[in-house]
Amino acid sequence: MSQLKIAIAGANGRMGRVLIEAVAQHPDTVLSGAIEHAGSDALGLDAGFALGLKTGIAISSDVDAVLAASDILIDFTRPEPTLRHLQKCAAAGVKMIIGTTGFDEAGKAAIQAASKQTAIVFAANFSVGVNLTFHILDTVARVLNEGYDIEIIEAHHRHKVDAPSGTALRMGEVIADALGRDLKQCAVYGREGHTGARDPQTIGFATVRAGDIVGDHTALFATDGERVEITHKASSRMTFAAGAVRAAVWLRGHDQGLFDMQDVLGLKNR
Ligand SMILES: NC(=O)C1=CN([C@@H]2O[C@H](COP(=O)(O)OP(=O)(O)OC[C@H]3O[C@@H](n4cnc5c(N)ncnc54)[C@H](OP(=O)(O)O)[C@@H]3O)[C@@H](O)[C@H]2O)C=CC1
Ligand SMILES: O=C(O)C1=N[C@H](C(=O)O)C[C@H](O)C1
Repeated sequence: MSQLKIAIAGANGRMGRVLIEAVAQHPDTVLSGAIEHAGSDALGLDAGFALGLKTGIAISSDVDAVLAASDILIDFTRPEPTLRHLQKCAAAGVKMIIGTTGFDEAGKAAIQAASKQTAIVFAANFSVGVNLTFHILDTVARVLNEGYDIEIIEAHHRHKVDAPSGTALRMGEVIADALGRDLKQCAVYGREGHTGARDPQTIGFATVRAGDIVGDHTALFATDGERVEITHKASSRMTFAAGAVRAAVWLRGHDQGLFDMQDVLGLKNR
């Protein structure tokens, strides 16, 4: 089988650089393009420049040309560019791995709609460990379904622009679904001042932004006399990048449809 031609959007970003390394390391994939915005200082540089790698691919803002040479686009940027790339990928039949977080409901609906034209894996977190954590949380929430206060605590580096993290929100959705609650109705995002006593039906979120923390997530279930804490800590962005490349290779078997990392790992219905 020929190598899968993968382009990276946000090629000079924290994730973009590691994704370029992950594509170079995988035996079944080859870098076919590297996209940055038209104002980026990195335009024209070799996509491997930050890694000391020579890929032979120059960073470009010509999205159409990059897509014409690619089977799949891996996009870890911001919601607005990702949604622009999504429309182009859907029109060109280029598959997509979307790792960007912070979409609003309209953005998520656009991703769902585009998946009728092309195949997409969309996940707030591509690490195997976090996806196993989602799976475990479903079981934990079903067992601790009464009398436990549920809080989700996340910590990330000082540059992160969205809060709570996509992973924290997904943890909240998994727990709310398991308990038959609607996260939109029961989420509490931070507390200040005279808050009153805790409403037992709520799921609380707390956010830390500091230093170079790659990504820590804890789901806390607390009652009188005990508490259960399920924690995942990422110490390298390669865990996300390797997962995204694994998802791209997995997507070879699909021409349309919207999938997540649970599909890729075979964790659904287990
Ligand atoms: N799903 C997952 O597993 C993970 C998801 N993420 C998510 O990935 C996203 C990116 O994170 P991170 O790499 O830390 O962020 P960065 O800010 O480091 O990277 C984003 C990159 O995208 C570039 N960019 C901005 N606009 C465009 C555009 N129009 N076209 C192409 N590139 C563009 C930025 O350029 P410039 O800096 O010049 O603006 C930057 O190089 C975030 O949403 C984050 O939450 C992160 C880690 C794991
Ligand atoms: O911005 C980040 O860095 C990360 N973002 C993702 C999220 O919002 O959940 C995943 C990971 O935690 C790192």
